[in-house]
Amino acid sequence: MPFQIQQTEFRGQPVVTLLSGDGARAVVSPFGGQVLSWAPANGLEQLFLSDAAVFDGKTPIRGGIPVCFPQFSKLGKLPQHGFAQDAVWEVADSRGGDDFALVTLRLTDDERSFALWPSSFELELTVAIGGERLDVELEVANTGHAPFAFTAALHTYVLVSEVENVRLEGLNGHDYRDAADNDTIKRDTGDVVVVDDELNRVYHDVERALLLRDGSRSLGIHGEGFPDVVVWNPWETRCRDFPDLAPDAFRRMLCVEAAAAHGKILLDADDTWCGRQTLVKL
Ligand SMILES: O=P(O)(O)OC[C@H]1O[C@H](O)[C@H](O)[C@@H](O)[C@@H]1O
Repeated sequence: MPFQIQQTEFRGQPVVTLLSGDGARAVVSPFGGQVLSWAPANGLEQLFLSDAAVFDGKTPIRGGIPVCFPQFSKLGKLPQHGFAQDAVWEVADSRGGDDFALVTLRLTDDERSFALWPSSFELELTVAIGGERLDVELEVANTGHAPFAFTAALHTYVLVSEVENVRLEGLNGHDYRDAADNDTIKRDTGDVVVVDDELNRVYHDVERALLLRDGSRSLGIHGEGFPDVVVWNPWETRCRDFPDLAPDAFRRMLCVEAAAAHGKILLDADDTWCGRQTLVKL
């Protein structure tokens, strides 16, 4: 089967669809620079996208892999998660072959970003699929004359069959900031992370690959460049606060995010930083 890359529409908005020669599929939205869908070769959808997500080209899209930049969450004065998730990125490159397909999106500073954050930058987000694997890489270039600092995340919404049955392995022994408990710093001492309440944790300095088990399905999740991992589920209690999530949507999602959130990344003029998250269907 030849690879296919098409610019088309999804829920009325422009998207790029990727199909690799070996049958992996993804949908990527220039609005937000956001992966909306990914299915490995011969496999099922792996990302949660809310049925109630708003596709108006203005509102951040609930689900897939939003990009948080230059601020993660409320860690600063910018709007929550910064301005990349509701900016329109340009399609800079796309390529494919027998066993891969990729697209690179680009976002540069403009009047709107400058008003919020007076720095010159260029972001490149490369989404590559093939076989059982998805790689999402965020490159940040400082194109200005002064250093800048940022926090960031690839805010991945993993689709799960029932969140209470999910087991997330690999975080044992790590410290985390518990944003669901007054930002208290705690140490994870359990063998696995289980979701049976609101969870909002920033795990510090995670080098290991994680394993998400959901019944017979397993997903490997690995970050490079991003030092931290955020695990988020709003549970029933907070799910009601989100107009773009159905009341029971928390059962079908678990965010496992590659993040730089514990400390800021400092980037000198003319320097480049790169972070990546890889998902592998096992
Ligand atoms: O509603 P959003 O702005 O997309 O944020 C959704 C969530 O993102 C992160 O995971 C944060 O840790 C949470 O505190 C936040 O609620």
